[in-house]
Amino acid sequence: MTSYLIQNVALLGGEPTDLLLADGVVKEIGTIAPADGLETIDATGLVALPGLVDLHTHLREPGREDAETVETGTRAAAMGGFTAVHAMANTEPVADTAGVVEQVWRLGREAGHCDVYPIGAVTVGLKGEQLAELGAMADSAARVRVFSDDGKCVSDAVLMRRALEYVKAFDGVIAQHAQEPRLTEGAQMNEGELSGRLGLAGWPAVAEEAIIARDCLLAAHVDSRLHVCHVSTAGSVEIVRDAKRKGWNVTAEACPHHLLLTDDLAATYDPIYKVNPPLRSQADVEALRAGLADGTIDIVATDHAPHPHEDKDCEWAAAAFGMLGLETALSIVQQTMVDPGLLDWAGVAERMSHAPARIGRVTDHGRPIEVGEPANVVLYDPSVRRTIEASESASLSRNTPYAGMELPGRVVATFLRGTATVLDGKLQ
Ligand SMILES: NC(=O)N[C@@H](CC(=O)O)C(=O)O
Ligand SMILES: [Zn+2]
Ligand SMILES: [Zn+2]
Repeated sequence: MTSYLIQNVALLGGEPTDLLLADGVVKEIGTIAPADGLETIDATGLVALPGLVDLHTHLREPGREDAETVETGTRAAAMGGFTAVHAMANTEPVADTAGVVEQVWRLGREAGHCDVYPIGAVTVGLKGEQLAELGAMADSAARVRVFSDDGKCVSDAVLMRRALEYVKAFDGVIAQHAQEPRLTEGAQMNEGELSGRLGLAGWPAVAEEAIIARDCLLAAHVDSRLHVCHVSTAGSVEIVRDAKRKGWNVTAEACPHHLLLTDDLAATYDPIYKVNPPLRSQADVEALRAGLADGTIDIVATDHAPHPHEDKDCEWAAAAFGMLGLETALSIVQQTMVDPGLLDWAGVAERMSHAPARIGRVTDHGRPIEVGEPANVVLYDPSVRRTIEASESASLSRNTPYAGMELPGRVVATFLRGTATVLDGKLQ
């Protein structure tokens, strides 16, 4: 196993120092002399962060291997600086049994680009009718702690209550896709003046906020853990802020695209901008950024949602919801949060590594870069700018809304337990 001497790196953006990664762990931090047998990396100008952890990735395997596989999705993750991803349950078959979650977990181990933590479905077949085998998934080799019907909302209040009660037994969490189904029938984009003008059915903020408010109350009532997926509105941020103020066990995520893009892009009628929940207004974007800065929103999660071109290259109403996110997440967080001074690099490490690992109850990722800790590290160059090319993605799909855009920063290297999964910006 190669040992790496990383010289002159800004640990969490601090003063330059050297890092020695050997035997899978951080061996030494400080001024370290080069030695035989050490692979030396000049990291002048680079920032070292703990390997990123995504709490919300769609890997599409099993069932939609034409969109993504565990192999290709974890390649994209490594390229984005991630050392662990949580794989959403809306596969075919749905990850609602110990058998399916163990299969995904095993595929992740075989791929080896980053660790894969399967998310279990809350209800059988994501149908919202009957609880899935949550306990069996928790006890399986995959040790599932996060449960979600993502793509669908657990809209039945009684089922949601039971799920919240059930996961307490193994310290699990319910990650809710907050979308009141009756209020969003046929919904295509953010409800507002523009949706009326474009003739696209509106997805109102209240459909998200009503479910989040209900679920916060339910989580408090049964004293369980709720995580809110892809918060997209200013009102949702307010509700989560209020729940936290009351001391309730509620965490929330924001996605890079909701931190950067707004609903006026729908005027292009290009379904590359079609996503669930939809892109919202500039005021919502500002509220999400403020919420992420003050800790109301705990984490950034990508909601990486690959789709093959036939599901995206069609008219808006017929197109699938979702966009790629793994390879561009850190750049967008730099652009929207770090460069404007809303977050420093330690804040980014908290929201993209430490906190997502804590929420997912993952113990060997999201740890501080300290001597003796697993060498899960990303080296990032915030000083370069790059133009995004869809064709260069490691994902099997091409549905990035950032194609042609210039974004700051580049992942130079990713280390998973001391092994480089990315080096010089290239997959290993
Ligand atoms: N976000 C999306 O627009 N799509 C996701 C489902 C989801 O996250 O709700 C997908 O699975 O494609
Ligand atoms: Zn969702
Ligand atoms: Zn999702």
